Amino acid sequence: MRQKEADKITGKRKPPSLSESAPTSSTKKAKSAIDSTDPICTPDPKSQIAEDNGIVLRDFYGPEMSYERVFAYKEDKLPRPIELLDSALVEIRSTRDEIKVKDAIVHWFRSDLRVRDNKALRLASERAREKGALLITMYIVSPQDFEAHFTSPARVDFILRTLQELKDDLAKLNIPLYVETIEKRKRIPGRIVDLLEAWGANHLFANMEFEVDELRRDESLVRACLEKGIAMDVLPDNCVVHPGRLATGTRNQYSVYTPWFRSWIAHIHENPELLELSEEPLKNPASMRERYVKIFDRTIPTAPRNKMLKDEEKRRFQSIWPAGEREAHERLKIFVQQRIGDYKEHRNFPGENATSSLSVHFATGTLSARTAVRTARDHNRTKRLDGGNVGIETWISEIAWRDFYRHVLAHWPYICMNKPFKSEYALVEWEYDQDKFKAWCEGRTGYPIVDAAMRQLNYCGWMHNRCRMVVASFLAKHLLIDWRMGERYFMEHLIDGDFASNNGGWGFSSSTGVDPQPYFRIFNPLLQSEKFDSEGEYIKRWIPELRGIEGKAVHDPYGRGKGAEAEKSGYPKHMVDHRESRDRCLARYKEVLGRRAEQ
Ligand SMILES: Cc1cc2nc3c(=O)[nH]c(=O)nc-3n(C[C@H](O)[C@H](O)[C@H](O)COP(=O)(O)OP(=O)(O)OC[C@H]3O[C@@H](n4cnc5c(N)ncnc54)[C@H](O)[C@@H]3O)c2cc1C
Repeated sequence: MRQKEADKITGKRKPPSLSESAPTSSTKKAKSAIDSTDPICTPDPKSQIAEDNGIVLRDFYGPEMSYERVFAYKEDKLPRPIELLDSALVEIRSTRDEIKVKDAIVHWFRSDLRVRDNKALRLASERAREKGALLITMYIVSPQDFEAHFTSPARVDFILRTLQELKDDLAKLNIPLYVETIEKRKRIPGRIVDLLEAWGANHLFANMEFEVDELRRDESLVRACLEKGIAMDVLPDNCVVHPGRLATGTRNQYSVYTPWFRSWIAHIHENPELLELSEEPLKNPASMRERYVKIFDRTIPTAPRNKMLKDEEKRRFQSIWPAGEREAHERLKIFVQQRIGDYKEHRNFPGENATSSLSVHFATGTLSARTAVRTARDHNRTKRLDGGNVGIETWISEIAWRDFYRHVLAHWPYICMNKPFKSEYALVEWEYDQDKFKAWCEGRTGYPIVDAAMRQLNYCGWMHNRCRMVVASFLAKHLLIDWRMGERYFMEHLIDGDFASNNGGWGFSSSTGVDPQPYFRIFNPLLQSEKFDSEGEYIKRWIPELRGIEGKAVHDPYGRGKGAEAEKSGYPKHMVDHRESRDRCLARYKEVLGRRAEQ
């Protein structure tokens, strides 16, 4: 059953009936994916102008972080949010350690919604056992944070479903999970302190998150807690290798993946304890249930109004993406047993079910990256991460990308504030054409591979990695639309939306981020389509209008003699010509980047 659901997303192995997997209505009937009055389509009126080495930078986005700060971070003149949190934790350590444990210890779940291999949860539980205290856990639903991070309704729904599973699993260990919605996010720190006081707790544990808002929140909370006599500890758990641990020979942060990856592997080999998994939390005494009955009895709240799904969508996402950590482990097990060996060979073909579909679990924390790497490695014949079965080796290197983008985010925090990694890209004259953007969002560009991918995203909340690169390149290069509009649209629709990986992927595909290809590359959608979906299976699964088109014409019906059929079924012509767009893009990027924009 589970495998069948996974297959619905990409599945060649067990192709679902097409009516089951994709919307059958034509795009003409398709509901508008975006509201044309949505502010996303218009640049922020508070545009910024700044000067870098005599170059004037103009940026429509991001009044939140000035270029002065961007340059200061680049030049190491300003402490980064992660450094400020680390310093706060060091500063308070001695005072914190003197605080005597009272009745309870609290673990605050954020993007680590699991019982297994959760460092802060386990430590909180050990401390509670050692001091004869009880373990309480909590999760705060913050509609304003969801809004600020453009969290998709599908992702919010997944989180809430996961919380229900988590609550049930914890209850078996007599550990209560308290979940509360707090409308105004600035009230969160105060409310947490109040809750701890009400529960007779003065120790709080959490795992670290790397987005700027989250690091700042934790830094101020660590200090605010101490003033109230509460000891807060924030642990490194989210990555296999914590950001800041790897540096180039000149003690700088790597901005290129390949040498970073070599260093990541070497660091893990030198520190094998990084792959040791934490045990589950210890059971609370049964008396806990009477004492904290109100917490045990609390229900999981419904989604905030701004993030609610319609009933049909709810059913659909539930069936495609069952929630919870057991599901994550089940998927991991099946993937490692059945598909990981062929991963390298098949991972780029969107019509096949060759990847793990585990990203939603990494993003929600129902599975730790450590557990995934450890499980894959244990399945290999070597105990090294860079050898043995090539499928396993390649999959581990993909999980490493997740770590890499977190390291980048922690070191260059301005990418969290709508600033391109490379400032000169703020100079590109981006376009903000609402009709073109809408056509891209709705899968009506006339390029079948692009349209199939966007419709997969709109229907499933997920898109194959190869297609993410193709559609991102198409938006930023063929249409020259500001890549941040695409980045945001992805976050608003992905069930696995994860700031660091999404920003990294958009930066990579639009060449505005770290580690671009050695040459400037504009994906040719037709070649990508023919190479990675040669029989057009993926295209036909997502574009009902093209199901009747035979042979290679499916990649370009109007250019290959099937225009009449495509037109009859309502499939549009190319919205832009590939060669013209390519030349236009090269010229536009070259204006600001000089020779480097030549292919
Ligand atoms: C424009 C763009 C946007 C993206 N947005 C996101 C996002 O919001 N959330 C997200 O989790 N991934 C994102 N990715 C990365 C990648 O597309 C997905 O992680 C992957 O498709 C998820 O499918 P899977 O779990 O089957 O991956 P698998 O191929 O099975 O890989 C295993 C895991 O490795 C990690 N991984 C794989 N590829 C990448 C990558 N390129 N970058 C970072 N991590 C990677 C993911 O955690 C993934 O689950 C984006 C990529 C691009 C090009």
